[in-house]
Amino acid sequence: MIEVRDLQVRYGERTVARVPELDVREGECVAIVGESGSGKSTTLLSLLGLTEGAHVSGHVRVCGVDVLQAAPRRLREIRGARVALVMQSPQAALSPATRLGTLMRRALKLHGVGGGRIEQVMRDAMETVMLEHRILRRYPHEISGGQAQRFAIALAIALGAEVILADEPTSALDVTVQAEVVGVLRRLREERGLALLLVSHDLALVSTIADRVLVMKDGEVVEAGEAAVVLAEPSHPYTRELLEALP
Ligand SMILES: Nc1ncnc2c1ncn2[C@@H]1O[C@H](COP(=O)(O)OP(=O)(O)OP(=O)(O)O)[C@@H](O)[C@H]1O
Repeated sequence: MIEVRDLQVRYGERTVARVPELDVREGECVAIVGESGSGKSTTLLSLLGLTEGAHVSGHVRVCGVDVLQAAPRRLREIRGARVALVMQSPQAALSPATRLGTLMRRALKLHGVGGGRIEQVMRDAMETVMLEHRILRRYPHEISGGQAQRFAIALAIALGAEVILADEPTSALDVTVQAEVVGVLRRLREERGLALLLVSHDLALVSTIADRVLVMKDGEVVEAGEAAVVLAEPSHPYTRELLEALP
C-alpha cells in the first residue's frame, strides 16, 4: 500500500528527512519514532504530497499512485478517500459551526457515495469506532478529544480508506482514552486489513501496535526493523536513549 525508496525532503538547502526504504503492506502497522524535529511528520506528509514549499525527490507509491509524479487531480482522489490522515487534534480541522453528521454526510457525497446508502455507511462507521450514533448531532466543541479522534477514524472508514496515516493520534489524550483509540486502530488493521503508518514519540504505544519501526534522528533513519527486535535489543545508541527515557 505504501512503498518509499530514497525519499529526500528539503526546505531550501536543508534536508529535513531522508528515508531510504519504507514499506507498509495491507494489514500492517509501521511506526516512525524519534524526538521532536527529527522529520517524522515531514515524512508522513510527503506521502500525500502535502509538504508545501519543500523539494521532494525519490520514489513514493501510495495505493498504486506515484505521488511525486501524479497530477493534482489524481492526488486529490487518494487524499481523504483511500488514504486518511489522522492528526493529533482533529477538532481543530473540523468546521466549528457544522454538526458532525452534516460534515460526514457532505464528505460522503463529495466522494460519490449514493444518497440511499449514506445513512447506513455512517451507522456502520460509527459502530466500528464504538461511538454512539447520537454524537453525530453534536458540534466539534461538544465532543472530547478521544471522541474526536474516533470520529476522524470513522470518517476515514466511511470513505473507504485503505491506508491511515496517523500523526501522534493519541498524544493529546489521557491514558485510558489512548488505549481505546489504539484498540480501534488495531482492530481495523486486523479485521479490515487497513495499512497503518503511525508517527509517534511514544514507544510504549508503538510497542503495543507496530509490526515494524523506523527510528529517526535529525532527518535520518538511524535504525529500522521488527518492532519487537528494535525495542528489545536496540542497536543504535539513540534508540537506547529513547527507550531509557520511557517512564
Ligand atoms: N514548512 C517548513 N519549512 C521549513 N522547515 C520546515 C517546514 N516544516 C518542517 N520543517 C523543519 O523540518 C524539520 C522536521 O520537522 P518535522 O515536523 O517533520 O519533525 P517531527 O519529527 O515530526 O517533529 P514533531 O514531533 O515536533 O512534530 C524541523 O527542523 C522543522 O523545523
